[in-house]
Amino acid sequence: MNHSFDALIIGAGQAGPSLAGRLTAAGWTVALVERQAFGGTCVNTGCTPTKALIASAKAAHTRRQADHYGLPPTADFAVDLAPVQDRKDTIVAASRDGLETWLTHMAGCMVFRGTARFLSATTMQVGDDVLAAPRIFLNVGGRPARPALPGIDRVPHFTSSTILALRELPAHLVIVGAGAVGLEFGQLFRRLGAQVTIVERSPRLLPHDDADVAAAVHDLLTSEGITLRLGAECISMSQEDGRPVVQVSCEKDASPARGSHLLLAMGRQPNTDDLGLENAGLRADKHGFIPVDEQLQTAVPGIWALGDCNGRGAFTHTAYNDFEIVAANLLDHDQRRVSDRLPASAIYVDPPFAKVGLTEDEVRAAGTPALVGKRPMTKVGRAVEKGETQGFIKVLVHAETDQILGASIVGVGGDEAIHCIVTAMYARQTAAFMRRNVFIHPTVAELIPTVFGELKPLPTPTDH
Ligand SMILES: Cc1cc2nc3c(=O)[nH]c(=O)nc-3n(C[C@H](O)[C@H](O)[C@H](O)COP(=O)(O)OP(=O)(O)OC[C@H]3O[C@@H](n4cnc5c(N)ncnc54)[C@H](O)[C@@H]3O)c2cc1C
Ligand SMILES: NC(=O)c1ccc[n+]([C@@H]2O[C@H](COP(=O)([O-])OP(=O)(O)OC[C@H]3O[C@@H](n4cnc5c(N)ncnc54)[C@H](O)[C@@H]3O)[C@@H](O)[C@H]2O)c1
Repeated sequence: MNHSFDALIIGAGQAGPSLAGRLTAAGWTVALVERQAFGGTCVNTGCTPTKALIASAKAAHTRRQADHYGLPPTADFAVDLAPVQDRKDTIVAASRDGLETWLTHMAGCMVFRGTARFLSATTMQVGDDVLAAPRIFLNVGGRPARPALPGIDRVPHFTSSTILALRELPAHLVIVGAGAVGLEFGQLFRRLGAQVTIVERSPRLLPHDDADVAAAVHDLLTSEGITLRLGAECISMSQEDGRPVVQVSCEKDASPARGSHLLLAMGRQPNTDDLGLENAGLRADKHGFIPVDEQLQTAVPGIWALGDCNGRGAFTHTAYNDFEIVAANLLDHDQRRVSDRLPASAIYVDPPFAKVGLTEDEVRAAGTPALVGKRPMTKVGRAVEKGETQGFIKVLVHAETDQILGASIVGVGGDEAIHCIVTAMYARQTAAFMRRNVFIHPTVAELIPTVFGELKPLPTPTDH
């Protein structure tokens, strides 16, 4: 059947639904197409389920630490993964169902279920339906990548999506990849009671972050009994007695990582390969991303790409901001741009690692004269009181203009506390401004003005 609309939105992830809300409120007719679950990755297989599982893992960890808090020591206990997964599934379902109800009842919006594929720059096929519109918004996201590593096809493995259905705790989970997915799943499964080995090809964790951040996260994970096999330059996979074996070294005699289950966590690839981009005159780049300009328009007028599929962000907040940029330009005469956005993100190991702006290495590479302030969490009262003193707060400031360049917090509450620096950076504020803030006691954030008062010249690498 043929249908015409003012706009097509492909994908009900982190940008599409909100865009449907704004466009229909402005009187547009919209078709929204989703082939899997409403809410996309974040709600169904990403942020929401992992943070729910991480909360259960934290509870298990705290329970084991009872005696550290002056409480009677807890006898060793085994975690039954099934109710932990049930809790997570309840949280996910509430979010997904709420979104689905909103979209299916949205006046002016018609929801189609299926895979959308371009027939031309203004028409897309979804099953037996042909949808036409002068404007098309792609919010198709991505899926776990499967690099062509030797043996990968022959060894049963989980991805970040499929492991969410596991009902029994693995005895020993081997994870390949130490990015956000590998680190978050690694710590949470360890805390739930599994042995965990993480295999990573880089010689250190978090190669795009500063060495002190990587060292703090490294210590955090190894102190909980996680085995890290870094610098794995020859990763290949095989099976022995039905159990996964991951070769980490090119040396034949080197000991491989052995476990009971295998999780692959080696990045994501955009869902752009089955969109029929060529029928619309579009081309993805070599990574599969759809190139866009500052306002998220593709090379073909009338087609936009938002969220993970455009390669300009890899987070829920960046996908949502893409919606804001498109809506502002189309409906509000407000020329918001991608480059207005500061890089900011958190990895939810516990305690978390949050960052904004530039790293120390990036500041050095740019040759910017800079000052650094740093305070260990052992000198943050709130962290001491909570018994969680791993990590530090670090801020970077331009030595001449006093502008804030960036910050990293590894430590309890860091994922929230970072936002006072994020806000100050959006306001283009200075270290002098930060020093005059009076924050609430006792919080982790209250030490941030203090750190801005303890600035020293950024050491060159040879000073270390
Ligand atoms: C394990 C994990 C944990 C994460 N944790 C965090 C976190 O804590 N914080 C954070 O900011 N980010 C996190 N992320 C990243 C975050 O989930 C993504 O950046 C975000 O979901 C991207 O949103 P999106 O709208 O671009 O795409 P998606 O959420 O992936 O949505 C795309 C939608 O499009 C649909 N679709 C695709 N192709 C078609 C088609 N041809 N026709 C119809 N429908 C189609 C898909 O089914 C999907 O529903 C995590 C990711 C993972 C994997
Ligand atoms: N807290 C968060 O915001 C959060 C949490 C989870 C995931 N995510 C997002 O989800 C996406 C996927 O996360 P991820 O951890 O899978 O990806 P990633 O890109 O962060 O890390 C992938 C890891 O796999 C390794 N790797 C990649 N290709 C390889 C190969 N061919 N051989 C050997 N090793 C290889 C890399 O060295 C890297 O350490 C990221 O964009 C991430 O930002 C975000």
